[in-house]
Amino acid sequence: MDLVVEKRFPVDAKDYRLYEEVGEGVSATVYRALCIPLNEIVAIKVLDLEKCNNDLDGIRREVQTMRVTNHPNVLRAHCSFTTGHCLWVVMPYMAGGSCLHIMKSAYPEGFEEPVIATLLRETLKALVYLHFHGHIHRDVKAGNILIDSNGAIKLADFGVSACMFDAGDRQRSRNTFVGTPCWMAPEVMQQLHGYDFKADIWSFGITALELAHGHAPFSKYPPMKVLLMTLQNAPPGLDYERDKRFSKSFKELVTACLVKDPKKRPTAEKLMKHHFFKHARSNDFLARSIVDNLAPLGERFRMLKAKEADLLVQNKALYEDKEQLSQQEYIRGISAWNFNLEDLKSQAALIQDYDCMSNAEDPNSSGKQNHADVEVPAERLSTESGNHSNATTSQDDGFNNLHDLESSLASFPIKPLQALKGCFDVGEDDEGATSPSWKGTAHLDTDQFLSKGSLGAIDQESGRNEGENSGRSSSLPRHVILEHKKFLSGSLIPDNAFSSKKAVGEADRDSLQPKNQSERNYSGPLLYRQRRDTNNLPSAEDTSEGAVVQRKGRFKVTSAELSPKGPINSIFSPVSGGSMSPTTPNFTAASLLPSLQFILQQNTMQREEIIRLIKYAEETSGKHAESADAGTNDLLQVTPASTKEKELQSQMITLQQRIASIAEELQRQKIKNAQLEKQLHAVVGEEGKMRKVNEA
Ligand SMILES: Nc1ncnc2c1ncn2[C@@H]1O[C@H](COP(=O)(O)OP(=O)(O)OP(=O)(O)O)[C@@H](O)[C@H]1O
Repeated sequence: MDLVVEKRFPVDAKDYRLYEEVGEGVSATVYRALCIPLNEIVAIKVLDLEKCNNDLDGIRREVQTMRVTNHPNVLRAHCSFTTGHCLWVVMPYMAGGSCLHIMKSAYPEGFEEPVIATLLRETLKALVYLHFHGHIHRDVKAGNILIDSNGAIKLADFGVSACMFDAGDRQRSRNTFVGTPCWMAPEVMQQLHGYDFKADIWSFGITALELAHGHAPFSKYPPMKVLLMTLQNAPPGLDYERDKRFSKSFKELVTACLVKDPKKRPTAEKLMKHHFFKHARSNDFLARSIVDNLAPLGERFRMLKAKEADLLVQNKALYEDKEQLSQQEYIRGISAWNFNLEDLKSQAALIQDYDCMSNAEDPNSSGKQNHADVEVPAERLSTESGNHSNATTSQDDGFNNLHDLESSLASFPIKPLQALKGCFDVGEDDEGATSPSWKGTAHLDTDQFLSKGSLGAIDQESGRNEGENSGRSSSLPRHVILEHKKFLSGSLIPDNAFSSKKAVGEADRDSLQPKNQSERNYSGPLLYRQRRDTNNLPSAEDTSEGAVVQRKGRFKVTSAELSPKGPINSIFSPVSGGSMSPTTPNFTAASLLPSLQFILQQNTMQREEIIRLIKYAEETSGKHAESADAGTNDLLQVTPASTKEKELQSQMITLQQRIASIAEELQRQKIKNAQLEKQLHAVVGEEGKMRKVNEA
């Protein structure tokens, strides 16, 4: 009988010799290394636990997943251990690196179809396996598809992105929303009805486009814009004209994956049978076509880094250009974009400026994709017809024109930004209340961490910990993520979506939150990005003088286009607590009228807000009661009921206070409105009299 003896990789750093750096992610650096006792080349992912902004649970989960999976297309860790304050994850060395790196160094325009078909088929095998075992990968993209010198493909990286889908508590404890927006399914962005393994199918479709073009759709845009584009536009796809070189079956595959309604996307298993995969070839073919003539991975990685550094120098003057930053991060393959709440708010306020700035054509403009040759499922045409007008008007930059943006902002809480509340719904006050797991363990020595987080046990016995993890891990009860996150985070909507802080400029933000800056600890480029962002957004003066010209309810909208200068600003000053002076020298009835109309409109919007808040408060209390009654609710399995109840109560109180203050404000507005109307009548009367006198 043949016994397959599994190699035992040592769990001591001195048994390894680190060579050159071959990869860098948001949370880790990856080295080629030698396992001395086994005389085997490996890759070691080194995570500095002290610097790492991930919570330790997330890391633990990644390691666990990597240890327990067992499939030729899924990257499996040999072992992991801590050394000093670092966690080392030892894995097979994938000499080709990631598909993204290969494209960046040798195939900037993307791969040929047979290569794509082979890469996708192998990746899909990994997804079939993961989904079958109840895992959702959540970060499928070319940067996580690794290839070895024999052309074997492995899907990697179970780390950072998993954090964001975890139990509500942990997500709420951070002021960031972590993920990779270009690949992110709309339902994941919205988080309205939960999401499931179909989110991976969307990312798979985006990855297909990435492999075909050398970059993902919308990759040049900043995260906020990507989110809006994904939600507003029709799904991206292969274009009839531009993508002539690709077969109809490829186009169909992409179209099938990129359906906004996750229910209508095929499962990984079903997709596996797609006739497109008839174009797929062997691993050997992959090795010959895309790996064999490449420079060694370390060298390529160095060149890529140098290129990035050059870009930074060349574009120094454009540091503030977030598109540039996105592009740079994209080039590096960074996946864990930092969706900092304040950044997003600022971006939302500045989004028109982006639009004016960027007329660059997006080749993936969604409007193009429904060309005759691309078979669009009927349901897609109908369910997404609403998007199509947007998409077609925005072919140039793949985004809606100013008017569309305007209307999005006008209905701020109702349109896409509302849909993005899942991203925003992380209370600022939660920031201090850092995740218990992180706060509690960040400064423990790593042994303590290990004993708490069971990593040590994972080193020894790979499978045993799966059960331990099941309550909180990304390893889900088959294919389902419950909606509790929506519930948990939703309660913060008013804070984030309705707060006048929405209008806080970057400079204000800095002065408001000096401590936040220091608390943030994003490794490498993200930290850098934070700093640059902070430096480069407009000053408070920029936004208060001229730029911030219109308020939507309690929001400011920054656009010179939107509001006539003069009276509106003076009229609005009371809204922000200033004094209203209807007796200004230039005061005329004609100048007052638009302002009054605006106030009326504003009142209406505020009324709507209040109604929505009340509804929301009712819903929250309803769910609260339900949760308490249910007892066995999954939400409550994750955290003790009492904590949840307290949280909900405090959220309710916040909501009530907010409602009260909005109601007060509404009342104030009404009174002012009445006064203004009176004054208007008086002025009109005066003018009439004057005219008569003059005529006489
Ligand atoms: N086993 C491996 N062999 C060769 N290269 C690897 C290996 N694992 C990772 N890499 C390279 O290192 C890069 C970063 O690794 P990884 O994605 O695991 O880090 P991360 O911090 O989780 O990154 P991110 O979340 O930004 O994708 C990968 O994109 C890949 O190019």
